Amino acid sequence: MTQKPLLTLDHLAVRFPDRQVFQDLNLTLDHGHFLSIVGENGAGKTTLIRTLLHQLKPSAGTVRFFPNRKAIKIGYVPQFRNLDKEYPLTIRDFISLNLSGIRLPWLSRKERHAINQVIQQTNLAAIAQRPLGMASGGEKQRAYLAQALVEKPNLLILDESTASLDNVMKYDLLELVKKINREQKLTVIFVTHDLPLAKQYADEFLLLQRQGYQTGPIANLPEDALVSAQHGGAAHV
Ligand SMILES: Nc1ncnc2c1ncn2[C@@H]1O[C@H](COP(=O)(O)OP(=O)(O)OP(=O)(O)O)[C@@H](O)[C@H]1O
Repeated sequence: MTQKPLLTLDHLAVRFPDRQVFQDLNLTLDHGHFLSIVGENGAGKTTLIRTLLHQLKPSAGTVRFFPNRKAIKIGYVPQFRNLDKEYPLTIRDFISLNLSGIRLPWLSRKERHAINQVIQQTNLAAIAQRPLGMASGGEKQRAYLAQALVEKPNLLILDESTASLDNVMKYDLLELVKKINREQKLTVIFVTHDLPLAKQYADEFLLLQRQGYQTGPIANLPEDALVSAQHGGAAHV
């Protein structure tokens, strides 16, 4: 028996009063795959992610998770959060925010274990007691990643999470994500403008364009994806 995919988009469309962002978007994302969503500014990447997170209602078509949306836990890592240097929570406490108070006002032994595990996994053990506000950009991104991972998601969404990082830090972060993707078969969606990064780490791509989209194995992502002439309709390359 073949396994169902993690999610499918079927003839998906989102429109705002003054703009059709995308339409007739079809995509299948299998468990354990690493999908990169690329596209120029305004192409609709954030809109698509917000639709997956059920923050936006499609104007047509469907987003289907299997077996159902409730069964799929999504971990979300944003590009940045407005944290100033005075932000008082330690990295460890920040990671635990996603767990504390869910069942009890204090952390259970199992939850503490999950936090310790994720701190190790994201190489934050040495600085876990440091205030998050004092952490470097790369450390902050690892803390956001750890916070997203601590609930053991089935799907991890990285929304331009490398955009504010220098070259070394962004490859470090993606190495870590790829390792987790491989070892735990965690499905990943990585939204980025960085084509070399997408090419190095993703299995497949979705290129959103002003009119239409392209999708396929990452090796087929056009080199000039973000500067190419806009095509109409869907193309599977
Ligand atoms: N809530 C909204 N109401 C009206 N228009 C919106 C809304 N959100 C986004 N848009 C418009 O939809 C289009 C797609 O925006 P979106 O933010 O999804 O693009 P993006 O690919 O994520 O861009 P970027 O790379 O700049 O982040 C843009 O023209 C944007 O102005």
